[in-house]
Amino acid sequence: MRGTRKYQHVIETPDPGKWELAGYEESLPISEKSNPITRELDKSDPSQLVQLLRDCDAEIFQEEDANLIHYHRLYSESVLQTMGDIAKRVQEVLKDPEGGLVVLSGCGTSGRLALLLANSFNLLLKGQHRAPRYCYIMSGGDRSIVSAQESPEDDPHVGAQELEKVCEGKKNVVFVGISCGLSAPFIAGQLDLCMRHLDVYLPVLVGCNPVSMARNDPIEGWHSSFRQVAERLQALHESHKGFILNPAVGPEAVSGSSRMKGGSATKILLETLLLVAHKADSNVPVTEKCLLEILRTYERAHKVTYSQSKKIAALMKQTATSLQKGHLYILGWGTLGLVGIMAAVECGPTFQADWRDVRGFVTGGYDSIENKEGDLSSLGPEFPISHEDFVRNVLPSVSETDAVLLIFTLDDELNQIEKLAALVKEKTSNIQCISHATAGQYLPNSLKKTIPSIIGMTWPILFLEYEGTFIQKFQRELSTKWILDTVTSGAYALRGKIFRNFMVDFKITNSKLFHRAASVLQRVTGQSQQRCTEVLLQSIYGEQTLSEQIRNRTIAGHVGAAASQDKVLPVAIVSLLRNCAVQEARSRVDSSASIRAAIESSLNVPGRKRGAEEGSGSEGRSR
Ligand SMILES: C[C@](O)(c1cnc(-c2ccc(S(=O)(=O)c3ccc(N)nc3)s2)c(Cl)c1)C(F)(F)F
Ligand SMILES: O=P(O)(O)OC[C@@H](O)[C@@H](O)[C@H](O)[C@@H](O)CO
Repeated sequence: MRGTRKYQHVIETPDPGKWELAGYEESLPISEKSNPITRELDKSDPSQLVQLLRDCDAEIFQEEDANLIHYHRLYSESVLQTMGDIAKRVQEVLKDPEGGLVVLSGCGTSGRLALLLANSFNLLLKGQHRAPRYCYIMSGGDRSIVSAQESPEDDPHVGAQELEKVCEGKKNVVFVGISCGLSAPFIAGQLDLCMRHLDVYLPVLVGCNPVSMARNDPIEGWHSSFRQVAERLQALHESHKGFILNPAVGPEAVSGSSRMKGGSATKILLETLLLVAHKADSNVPVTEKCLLEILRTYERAHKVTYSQSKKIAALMKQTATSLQKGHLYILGWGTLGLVGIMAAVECGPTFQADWRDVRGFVTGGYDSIENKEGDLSSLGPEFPISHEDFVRNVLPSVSETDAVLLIFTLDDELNQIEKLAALVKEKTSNIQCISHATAGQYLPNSLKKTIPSIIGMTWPILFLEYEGTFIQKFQRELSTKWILDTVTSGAYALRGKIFRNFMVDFKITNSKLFHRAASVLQRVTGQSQQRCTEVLLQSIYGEQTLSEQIRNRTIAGHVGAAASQDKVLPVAIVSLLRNCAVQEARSRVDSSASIRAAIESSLNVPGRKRGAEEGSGSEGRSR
């Protein structure tokens, strides 16, 4: 197809049976690879799903394996060294009487984590009676906290403008751009700005791919690819004028879903180095031992969290049932409420969930998340996020088909929790909770009676002075994130939204998702990249014959057309597998029990060319 050159983002489709041999997977960015552990994610039952997701999360802490293709990992010497170097520069900003600034920026999940981290460390400073020194930027603005805005990530100009706005008049800024895939144009624009003003900015890139796998397709309307920006930054590393903190953590359990391991690794990396910067601030030198001590507490958190695997599987099963006809409401106390909101919001772009399907609420609403733009409740029906909003607007219509999950610690107002639990129980018996206790704290019997199923985590007391309380807070947040990522991803897998370990039903709302859709098509159908792109466009435009005008549109143009369509990828998969028109494919998808069922039934169509990648399909359980 003419003009397909612009789609040359990844290699051609290997010949049948050659996917593994051709090194196809090796050439893919780690953040986009399919994880062998979850190859049969879509055939797993709840307890198997928890084990698979647990093992994928454990890869975050895996040491560098010298005799394999090795990329540096979380505990690698080079990563620890870079964390220490950045911590020292943050410490200088904290000491700067002129008022230095640490800016954390990201898109999607990475932006929400920027907000969470900025709040955490401003709170730490407040506890020391010091002025706030952290601020965050998220693509799409604060509305992205509650309503996923995936397209703003494609604009490098807006990224740079937002950074200039936040840093007006500042002379000493550590800028931390978070892009797990080393791929967001919004972040590339910000890093480029920093590198043009190194007298003011220290640019730091945080992600989970080696620079050699940074995204390299052209950023439309801009002068560089993300990889070119990353390579310029890499050149500054030696002179400590810029840093790249990018340990490999292994592919995501659900291919490309960087909210999961990418988000968890981001939180671990930045909380560890910023905590050490603050300790150094009180004259404790930055040492590798200090970094390791804190990193090990996150590894322990993985153990404590997944010791509850049986109950996590039960919560996943209940969630999948509730999502058939009802909703899941997540009510969290303190920052665990923000973690709940993040998990709820991410179901939209990941599984094309409706905003009503999974919703998060937090005690105190916008006051407690201290976002820049204040109370957003008036922006739309999905924006009210306080417990009062839940009781007033949602609870009256809660029924037995809905599930409610409370998330709190034993330092929260237990009588308030009990009261809310009692109100919920009048509407549905499907109420569960995740509770976090410190060794020696116990749930009151009255609460245990009110809430039958409790996932109770008990955390060892940490004797790390002041920041010890922050490590407790960080562990509980990460533990809650792991459980929610596992429960939501598992529930949607059980509902047939995942095929093998690929998301197969996401809205194509930015250029990365366009490339992901094209890649999933290649992988599932074994057809050529050219053929896959052709059918993807037919599905986006709903036409079998594509005009020259359509063919020559930019990817941004195709994304614009796709944003208003649903099921574009499933329809393209069925059309390719059955070699039928997209209209016929759409009616088949619409009449199937699930997306996965529509794909499975198309795999066995007689006389079709098969790639080695495709299972015979017969062993698959139909869902
Ligand atoms: C794993 C898989 O092969 C696959 C999925 N997604 C992709 C991609 C998704 C998004 C891209 S991309 O936006 O071009 C990109 C994104 C990040 C990055 N570092 N480099 C490139 S490639 C690829 Cl290359 C393979 C499969 F099977 F899903 F198709
Ligand atoms: O951090 P990255 O790789 O730049 O990705 C930024 C966003 O695309 C990403 O967070 C997306 O919103 C999530 O749905 C991924 O699971």
